Amino acid sequence: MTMRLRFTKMQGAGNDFVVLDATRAPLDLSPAQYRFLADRRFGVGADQILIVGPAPTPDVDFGYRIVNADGGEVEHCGNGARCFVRYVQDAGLTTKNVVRVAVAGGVLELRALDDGRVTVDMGAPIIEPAQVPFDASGLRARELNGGALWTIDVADSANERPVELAVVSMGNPHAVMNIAQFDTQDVDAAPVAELGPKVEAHPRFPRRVNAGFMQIVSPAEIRLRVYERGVGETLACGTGACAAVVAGVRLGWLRAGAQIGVHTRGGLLTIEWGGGASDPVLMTGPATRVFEGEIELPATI
Ligand SMILES: N[C@@H](CCC[C@H](N)C(=O)O)C(=O)O
Repeated sequence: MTMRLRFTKMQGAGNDFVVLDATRAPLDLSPAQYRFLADRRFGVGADQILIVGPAPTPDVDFGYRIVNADGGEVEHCGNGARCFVRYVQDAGLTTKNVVRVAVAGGVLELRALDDGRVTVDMGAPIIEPAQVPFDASGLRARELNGGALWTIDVADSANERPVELAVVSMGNPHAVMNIAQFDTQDVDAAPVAELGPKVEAHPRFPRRVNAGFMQIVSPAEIRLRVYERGVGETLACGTGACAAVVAGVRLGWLRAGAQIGVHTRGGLLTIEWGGGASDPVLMTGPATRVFEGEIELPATI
């Protein structure tokens, strides 16, 4: 037995999404059905599935849920947030240019710009390790310009190797590594495939983690690759870009208040953070509809 499902395929800086409309009728698919949709051979193909729904409370315009390609529901998605606002505009679900939306990780305010890009107010970052969550018990941080770097042991083929990282939550958990520690100045040469899955599943991160590899180019420019929790390496990660800028500013590598250019393999994101504990992180980037379609989805998997 199959069910027919309409969808819209979107991408933001190459991070791609299947967007589903649940504003008129509830849609509750199983993790296996989400995995099927995300599958690049048997389904549509996507890093995440976005499920757009009605406003859960009067102070927002919509709610939307985010499911990773592995079928697990998560709190936040920066590139997805930008695609969400383009989707509700293109589908005629709103005429507003500033939209408030509830996600599992909080409330976001999104502004659609005239040039086609979208700015998202991602709210203030969380840097308290236990709230990321990161288990820092028995570890001592290396303090740098007021920021903290933690060293964890990551299992290599035969040995354990120390990896130094900053921990940040943008509503979802991130570990940010400066690639200079891997004896390279080029993010293309960073050990993302080898270390990404090990950091993602490291026992010190009880909810697993998105693992970011950052190359500092200048105080206002970085290059970034992210091995995403529940997906693998993606062409861009919006919350990962925000977390990298927060970590870079706190550690004195990047300039507070500047428009930081974050070059990902899928395009450019611009991130701004004032550096204060309650300052919101602002992210600006592209959001594009790729195509619309209908898929026969197995009804019971
Ligand atoms: N691609 C996203 C992040 C999606 C969720 C992430 N994989 C997680 O598990 O937290 C982004 O653009 O932020």
